[in-house]
Amino acid sequence: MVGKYTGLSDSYLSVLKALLHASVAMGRKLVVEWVPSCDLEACAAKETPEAHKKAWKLLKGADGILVPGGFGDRGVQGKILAAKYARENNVPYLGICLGMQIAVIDFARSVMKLPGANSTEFDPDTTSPCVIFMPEGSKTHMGATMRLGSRRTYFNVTTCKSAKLYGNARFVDERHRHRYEVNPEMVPEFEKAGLSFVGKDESGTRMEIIELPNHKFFVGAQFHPEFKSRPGKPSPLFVGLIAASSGQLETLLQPSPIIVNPKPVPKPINGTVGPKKTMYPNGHAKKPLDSLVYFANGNVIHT
Ligand SMILES: NC(=O)CC[C@H](N)C(=O)O
Repeated sequence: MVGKYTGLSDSYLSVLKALLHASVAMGRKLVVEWVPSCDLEACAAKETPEAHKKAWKLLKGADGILVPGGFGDRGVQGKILAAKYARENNVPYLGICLGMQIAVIDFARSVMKLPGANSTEFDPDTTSPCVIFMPEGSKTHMGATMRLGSRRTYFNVTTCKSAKLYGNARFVDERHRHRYEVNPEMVPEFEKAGLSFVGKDESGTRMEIIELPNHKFFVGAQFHPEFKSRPGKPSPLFVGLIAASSGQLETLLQPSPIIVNPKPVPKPINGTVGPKKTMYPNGHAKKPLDSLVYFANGNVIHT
């Protein structure tokens, strides 16, 4: 976990709980190492060399990297370096809110060769504003500009990892808490360079989920999936991170070959002997649609 308030695990309580719910679901013991993002930065190599060395050792030893949400520019450069490390080394990465925004900044700087790329939250005069202020209400009004609460995300790529993790849902409702967003005008450039925007809002202008298709698991969400995670009902994106970090993602995303009752039920003879009642794993005795395919993540699709 790469963050600013790493001395205070309470600040990241819901993220921690979501990691735990997902680890239980995947049958793995969770070990969280806290990496203060400031310590990853180049200036720390001179000012606090021991802390810098320790932070990079922890980051490089991690099976998966998570950058949670945050505000303000302290430690942002370190978070960008963590996302870059995960991207370049095929280490599973989940970026939440700011964690998605900084992954986009790294991609613009490193892959698209836009060294000045930044969020206008951190550099209002940036030459490549890849993350910009996009309030839902007025742009000039000072209060209540935060995009808050439940909003809908539509998947536009059904083959992506996150859509599969959400059980091939067409859309998901997740909770938001932010002001800045990926600049929609730069999206075609990003897509051309290989970053996929697999989930968007209903207008198609607010980028909700990013993925790197050729990476083991590199996912960023503008929303906060941790808020809806519960014991026994883990957040799908956290399950994805834990599964990828423990080498179980491929199996998890593989549709299992269990096809329930693909053949029609025989007709009763004389009305006396009825067809054998078939019970389905969902507990229903009714005939389902043509067939049901069960995924290892517990989701079901009708085919
Ligand atoms: N919750 C967050 O991570 C917020 C991210 C960023 N500071 C924004 O306002 O958009």
